[in-house]
Amino acid sequence: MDDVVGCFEYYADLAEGLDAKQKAPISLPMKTFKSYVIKEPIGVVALIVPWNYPLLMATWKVAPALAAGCAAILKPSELASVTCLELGEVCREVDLPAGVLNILPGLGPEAGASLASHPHVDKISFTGSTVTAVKIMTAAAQRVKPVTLELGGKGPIVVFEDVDIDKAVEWTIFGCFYTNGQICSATSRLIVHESIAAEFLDRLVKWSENIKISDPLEEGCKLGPIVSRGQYEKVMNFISNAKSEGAAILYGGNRPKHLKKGFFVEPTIITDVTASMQIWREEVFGPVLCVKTFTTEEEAIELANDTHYGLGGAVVSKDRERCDRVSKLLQNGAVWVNCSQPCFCQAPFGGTKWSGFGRELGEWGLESYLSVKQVTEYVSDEQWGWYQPPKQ
Ligand SMILES: NC(=O)c1ccc[n+]([C@@H]2O[C@H](COP(=O)([O-])OP(=O)(O)OC[C@H]3O[C@@H](n4cnc5c(N)ncnc54)[C@H](O)[C@@H]3O)[C@@H](O)[C@H]2O)c1
Ligand SMILES: NCCCC=O
Repeated sequence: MDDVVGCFEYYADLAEGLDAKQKAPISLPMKTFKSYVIKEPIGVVALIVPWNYPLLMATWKVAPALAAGCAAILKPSELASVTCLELGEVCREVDLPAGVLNILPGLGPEAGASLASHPHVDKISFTGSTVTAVKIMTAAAQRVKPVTLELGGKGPIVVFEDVDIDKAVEWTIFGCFYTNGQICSATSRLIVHESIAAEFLDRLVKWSENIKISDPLEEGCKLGPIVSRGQYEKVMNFISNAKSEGAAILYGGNRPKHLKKGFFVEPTIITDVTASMQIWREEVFGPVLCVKTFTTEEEAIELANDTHYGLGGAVVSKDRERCDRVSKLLQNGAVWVNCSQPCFCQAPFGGTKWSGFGRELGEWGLESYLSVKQVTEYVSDEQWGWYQPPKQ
C-alpha cells in the first residue's frame, strides 16, 4: 500500500482513526505523504440566547466556545440579561483575559441583528424562536457565515395502553407544565391510546388540580408567573383561539382565581383537537397541553411526526421493544423513554426540521466552535514522478 501513489482519498479513508474520534494529529501509514488534522478555534463567535433558562442557555454556548479557543460575544435576551452580566463578572473575577468574553445586552433587532451581519463575527450560535432564526440565517448567509440554530418545539408524548397510569400522568405533567411550559423541548402534545384515554385524562386533571401555583418564592410552588405581559397575552390568545376553533378546555384556561395580579396561567389541558388547529401546530411556550387519541402504533407515530418541529419527543410504554422501535421513528433530536425532559450535559442536544440544526453539549458542542484543517506533507526524498523530467 505504501507504494501506491495518487489514491489520496482512498488512502485517507483507510487511515486508522480518521473516522473515529478525530484526535489530531493523525499520521497516515504512508511513505510519501504524511497527513494530519489541526483543529482551530473558528474565531470570534456571537452567542445569542433567549430569556428562558437565560444563564443555562448562555453557559451551553460560552463554555465550549472558550474551551475551543474562540473569543465570544454573548447577547442575552432583553427580558433576562442580569445572570449573563453576572457571568461576565465571575469571568472577570477569575482573571479571564479582557476581550475573551464580552457581554452585549440590548434589543434583538439592534444588538442581535448587528452581530448577525457583522463582518468580524465568524460564527453565530443562536437559541431562540424559529422566526428570529430565519432573520439571523438570512443575515449570516450574506457573508457565508456558519450558524448553529437551537429553536422551538411542539413535542409529542406518546402514551401506550400498557402503562402505569399515575407514573405516565406525572411525566406528562412534568413534560409540559415544568417551568410553566416555557421550555423548548416541552412535550406539549399528548397522544394517548384510546383504550386508556378516559381514565388517563381523569387522573391528569386530578394531578393538575394539585399543582401549587404561587409566588415562586413560596414554599412548594410548582408554577410561577409567565415571563412577561407579552408572553402571557400570547398564551391566553392561543387558548382562546383553540376554543374558537372548536377545541374543548378540559382543565384550566384562566388566571388562577386566588391570584389577582401577576401573569399567572392555570395549567391547561385541551381536548377535541384536530390536527389542523393552531393549538396542535404552533409552539405556545406556556403551560398548555393538547390531547389526541390513537388506536394503532402507526397512527401514533404519524401524529407525533405531524409537525414542522423536531426537538423533544417522548414514548411511554412497558414494552421495551416498542419503545426502541418508536424512538427510532420519532423525528426528534431528543427522545425520552418513560420520562420527559431530563437532559444530561454529556449527550448532544438539538433539533431537526424547524427546531434547527447543530448540536450543543458534550463533544458535539465543542466541535461546533472548531474548524478542522487537514495538512498533507510530501515527505519522500524521491522525485514524485508524475511528470517526466525535462531532458538535460
Ligand atoms: N432549542 C433550544 O435549545 C431552545 C432553548 C431555549 C429556548 N428556545 C426557543 O426560544 C424561544 C423563546 O425565546 P425568545 O422569545 O427569547 O426568542 P427570540 O427569538 O424572540 O429571541 C432570542 C434572542 O434573539 C434576539 N433577537 C431577536 N430578534 C433578533 C434579530 N432580528 N437578530 C438577532 N437577534 C435577535 C433576542 O434579543 C434574544 O436575545 C422559543 O421558541 C423556544 O422554544 C429553544
Ligand atoms: N433542558 C433545558 C432545555 C432548555 C430549553 O428551553
